[in-house]
Amino acid sequence: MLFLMDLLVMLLDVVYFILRSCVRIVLRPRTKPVDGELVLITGSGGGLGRLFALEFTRHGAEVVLWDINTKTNEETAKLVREQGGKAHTYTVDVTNPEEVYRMADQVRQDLGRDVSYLINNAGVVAGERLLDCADNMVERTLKTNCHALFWTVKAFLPQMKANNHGHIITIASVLGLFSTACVEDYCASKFAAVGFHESLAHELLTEENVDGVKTTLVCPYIVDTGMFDGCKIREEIELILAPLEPLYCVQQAMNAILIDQPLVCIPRLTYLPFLARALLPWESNVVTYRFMGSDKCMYPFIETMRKRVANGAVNAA
Ligand SMILES: NC(=O)C1=CN([C@@H]2O[C@H](COP(=O)(O)OP(=O)(O)OC[C@H]3O[C@@H](n4cnc5c(N)ncnc54)[C@H](OP(=O)(O)O)[C@@H]3O)[C@@H](O)[C@H]2O)C=CC1
Ligand SMILES: CC1=C(/C=C/C(C)=C/C=C/C(C)=C/C=O)C(C)(C)CCC1
Repeated sequence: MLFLMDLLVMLLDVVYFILRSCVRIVLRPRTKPVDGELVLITGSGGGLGRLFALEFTRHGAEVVLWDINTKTNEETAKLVREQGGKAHTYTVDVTNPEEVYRMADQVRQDLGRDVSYLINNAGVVAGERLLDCADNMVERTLKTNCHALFWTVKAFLPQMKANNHGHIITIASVLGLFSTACVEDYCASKFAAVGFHESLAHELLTEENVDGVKTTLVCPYIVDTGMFDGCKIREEIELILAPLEPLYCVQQAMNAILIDQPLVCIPRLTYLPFLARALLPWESNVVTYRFMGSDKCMYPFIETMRKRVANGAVNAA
């Protein structure tokens, strides 16, 4: 009897949450304030990380900027300060656990308070086909996009739990939900990031007295930051699925964060290939990939990366 009651309650809950999600697409819930919060962003020296810093500043938060590149990180801090915000920069390689723990202690010591928002944004891609890719480049992708999440969360979650207040945001990718050819290192690392994030979210939901610690998984499609320059699908399909403007992407992610949304795919259309991967036979997905030009979409990207390496614009190893 108890089982049947539980089953009924669960089914009603399932229907309630489906309806609530549909209603929320039209009627956006009220956003939570972040003024005065301490927001730590990894990979803040450029691209989305820099824009997150500026958006959180616009909402009144104080930002802690972690990047491996001191110069570009200082430039982000300058932009934040020009907006009237408070920024604190640290040069950190997030792939090194000792460095992450040491710098987390340093932040606490310097600022005298706890980080309440952690944006795990730092990310890299090898940009080479598997058989041409140096082992250390594969390792770099996995360490940056996946292992680093363990180190930063271990460094900041204990205080969030103790305060029953915090928010952990993982910038993953649609390539953590479905894959394509020639980005094995990246897809493996982003699928792992999604797995890590979801397991953490479940863990927090099973624990007592930590309902104030929220999680948001952000999965964007191609964003025009330069990271995936050259990546291209069939032109006709690109008309409805163009690469995202970085600011649009960050604003959509911010909306999700500020309403405590657990997952956001940007744009919404990319929920479809995610569903197709789960529901359709493998071969059906293969033929849609071919039709949409998404089977070879990374070929021109890899060419672009090769040219950059040849010009000395990026390091091959
Ligand atoms: N651009 C895209 O199409 C998409 C990107 N994403 C994800 O969004 C996130 C941001 O990407 P995007 O802004 O485009 O990338 P960028 O390359 O523009 O920015 C990434 C930043 O992270 C820094 N970084 C790299 N390695 C480390 C490290 N070990 N420790 C600390 N900082 C590091 C980089 O420094 P440096 O420049 O010196 O290497 C850079 O400043 C990434 O996780 C990416 O995977 C998701 C979907 C699509
Ligand atoms: C595979 C695939 C597609 C193309 C996806 C691409 C090109 C994603 C690129 C994502 C990037 C660069 C993410 C970075 O983190 C479509 C056309 C959506 C639909 C069919 C399946």
